[in-house]
Amino acid sequence: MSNTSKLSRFIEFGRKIVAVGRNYSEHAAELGNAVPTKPILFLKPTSSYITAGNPIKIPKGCSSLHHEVELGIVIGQRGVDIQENNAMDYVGGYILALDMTARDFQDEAKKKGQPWSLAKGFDTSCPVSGFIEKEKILDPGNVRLWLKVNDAVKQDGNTKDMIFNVPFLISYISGFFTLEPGDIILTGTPSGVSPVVAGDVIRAGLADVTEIEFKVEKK
Ligand SMILES: O=C(O)/C=C/C(=O)CC(=O)C(=O)O
Ligand SMILES: [Mg+2]
Repeated sequence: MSNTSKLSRFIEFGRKIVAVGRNYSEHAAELGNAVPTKPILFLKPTSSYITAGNPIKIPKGCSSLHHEVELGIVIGQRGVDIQENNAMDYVGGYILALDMTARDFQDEAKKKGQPWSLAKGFDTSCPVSGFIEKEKILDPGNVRLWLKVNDAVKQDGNTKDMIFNVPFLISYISGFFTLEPGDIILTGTPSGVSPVVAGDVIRAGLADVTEIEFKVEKK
């Protein structure tokens, strides 16, 4: 089996999801945060993945579930301390993903200085598209990302506005976490995050490469 067809089954590998926070200055500002001087990283469990046809379930006790549309990098080969100048060799492909966030849980955690695991890692918090072959995205540093809730546009950004670009993120992250085939890096969300409620339908797209649709339900 080719490496590409193995990577297309990244969900079955059960590898890491490393997510980057506040990587777009307008998004940092809309939540009242300073622009970071180095990447902010957190992990989402692989049990948070869902694919087309499965609903996003609002976790118990959450009254403010936010959408965050993000470009995901699928790692293609193992790497430690990867240099920025050859970081793109470690990209096996891409996905379009939602970093669903229980914003009220996150706000409470932030106040108490606690981790974001519940806010970001609950079941169904990582809806994903199918695997996108590397060749389909010529420049991950210039690709449009959009998201609609019930046909109203909420997010419409471009990865060129990332504070830390894809090669830098791969290099930085691999200095702390060994990157392995099937790992995902979620590269952060552009501005426009907003709450969704049960019955809403989220649609999102990555340039003209892929679109995803997920319904929101009560747990
Ligand atoms: O600091 C906050 O209030 C929120 C940060 C995030 O949720 C970070 C992200 O996941 C992101 O920027 O994509
Ligand atoms: Mg995010």
